[in-house]
Amino acid sequence: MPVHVTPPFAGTPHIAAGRGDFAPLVLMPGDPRRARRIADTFLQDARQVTDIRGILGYTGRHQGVPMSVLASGMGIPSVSIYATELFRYYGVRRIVRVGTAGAITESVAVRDVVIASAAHTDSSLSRILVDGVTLSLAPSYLLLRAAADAAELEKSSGAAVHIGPVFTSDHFYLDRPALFDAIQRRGTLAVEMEAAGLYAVACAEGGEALAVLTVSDHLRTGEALTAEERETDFDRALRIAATALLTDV
Ligand SMILES: O=P(O)(O)O[C@H]1O[C@H](CO)[C@@H](O)[C@H]1O
Ligand SMILES: O=c1cc[nH]c(=O)[nH]1
Repeated sequence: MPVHVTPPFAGTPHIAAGRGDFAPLVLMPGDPRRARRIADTFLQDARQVTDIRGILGYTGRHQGVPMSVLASGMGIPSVSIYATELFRYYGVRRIVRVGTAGAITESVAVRDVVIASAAHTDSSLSRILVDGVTLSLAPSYLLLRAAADAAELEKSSGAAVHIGPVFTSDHFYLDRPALFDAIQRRGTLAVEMEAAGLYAVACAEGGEALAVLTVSDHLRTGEALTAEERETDFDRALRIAATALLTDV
């Protein structure tokens, strides 16, 4: 009689980690160097768990609770792969994106934090998942509420924290001023490239997700953080994101 042997889990095509290498709570910046910096400065006892394609992932602890960080790369296709594999194969329960964004309205300044309560998108993603329906891509209410509470505690630290819709664009160099005017008039605060993909995957996989963004560029004033500041100036967003991840655990 043939003996059926289940091969040991050898990771996914994109993540080299074994089962149990990721904590259920994951911080997700776009940039792998920011992932390494979060592991070095924000997590305790962090160890690297994956590096395929230079997409770095680490697991350690924050406030005594196991927590991981994994870069998403840039854009919806990339974040969709990593978020799907974390939720589906690694038992991940919550992912909070800690990314950068460009402000599209004067009321939001560079270095402010934007918590994405919804993600409009020019990607076909919101239309292709359920036939005949344009999905509303939104975060976990529990994580959003926890982040909003955490944002209150950050008020004394200077730059403002805003909560509102963002625009997840498929094209970083999108040259359509009328489009940005129209979405600004409809209350959209900032543009970035992953939140809608993360929210769509979380909803499909039964996970919880949120995006907490640091404003790195201003599309109206032209002000911008340097490349180094983009890697380092996100402490408030990180504290808000981690507090949200830890809620009710
Ligand atoms: O800083 P991250 O998290 O990568 O986010 C923003 O920066 C990249 C573009 O420069 C896009 O990924 C965009 O969403
Ligand atoms: O302008 C910006 C800044 C960060 N991320 C974006 O997608 N756009």
